Amino acid sequence: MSRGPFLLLNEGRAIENLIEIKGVKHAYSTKAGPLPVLDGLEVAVPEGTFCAVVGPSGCGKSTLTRLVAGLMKPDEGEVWLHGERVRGPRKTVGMAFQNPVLLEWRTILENVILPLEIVAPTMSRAKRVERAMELLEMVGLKGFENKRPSELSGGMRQRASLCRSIVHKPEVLIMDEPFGALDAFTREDLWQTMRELRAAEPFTAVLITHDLRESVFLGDQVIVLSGRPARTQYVMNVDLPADRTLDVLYEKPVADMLSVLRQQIKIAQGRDEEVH
Ligand SMILES: Nc1ncnc2c1ncn2[C@@H]1O[C@H](COP(=O)(O)OP(=O)(O)OP(=O)(O)O)[C@@H](O)[C@H]1O
Repeated sequence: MSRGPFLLLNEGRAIENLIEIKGVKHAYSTKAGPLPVLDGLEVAVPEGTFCAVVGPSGCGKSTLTRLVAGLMKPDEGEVWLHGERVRGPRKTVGMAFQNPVLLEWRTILENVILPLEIVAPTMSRAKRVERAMELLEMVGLKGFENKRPSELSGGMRQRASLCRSIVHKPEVLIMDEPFGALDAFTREDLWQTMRELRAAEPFTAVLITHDLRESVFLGDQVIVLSGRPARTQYVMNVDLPADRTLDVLYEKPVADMLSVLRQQIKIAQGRDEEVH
């Protein structure tokens, strides 16, 4: 595995890892026999940082998210979250997917409140509404709280879904291609919103994506997985200002990073010799 210098933030102070995946191996049982999916996964995500994961199609990226969420156990290796071994599903993980799966029979506000009803049953109704409205305002959905999901555009639904996934202040937010179904302009708007949300209330995140620009714009580190069975092939530390805007995507440092990542994806797809 090629690995850049250890991720250092806060004026050079190393931050504790909130997520650690160590030596994880996993195979799914299929009718045709075991299908090895992960073979040597090493991931370390410092608290408060954003980790983007890219890799060839079908290499095991979604499997990684299920491991962190405690939805499955690996055959070998360890997954740690906040100093505790992950052994089952955890309430403190927020999840967002490509399809926002909002409930049509609830308003946008009631959809956003839903995790609080489960995780914080003793919280008053007024506090729940206050918290949900705070987030809806942050993502530009104030005034739409009483609409039904079908009355909103795809981008607006995904904004509401993001609010719902962080309303209960999860320890970690796991996102599997949340912007994948959106048009290019809406997607870029959402990237910006995601950075604004993080600036307003920092959280630790793991994002699975096929979009290298997205990985660099949103990530503090980008992990490239090899082809299946996946191992951690390359880790890039994204050394860009925290208050970056979309303009940064058109500047040379990002062009250089994208070129390295593209090369790594080719290697992962077996279309190139490994270079260091
Ligand atoms: N429950 C399961 N049982 C058997 N095989 C599975 C199961 N879940 C996933 N797989 C297989 O494991 C491999 C990795 O799946 P996974 O969804 O983790 O990959 P991915 O990198 O997220 O894929 P994509 O990039 O296409 O979204 C795939 O070949 C998939 O078909």
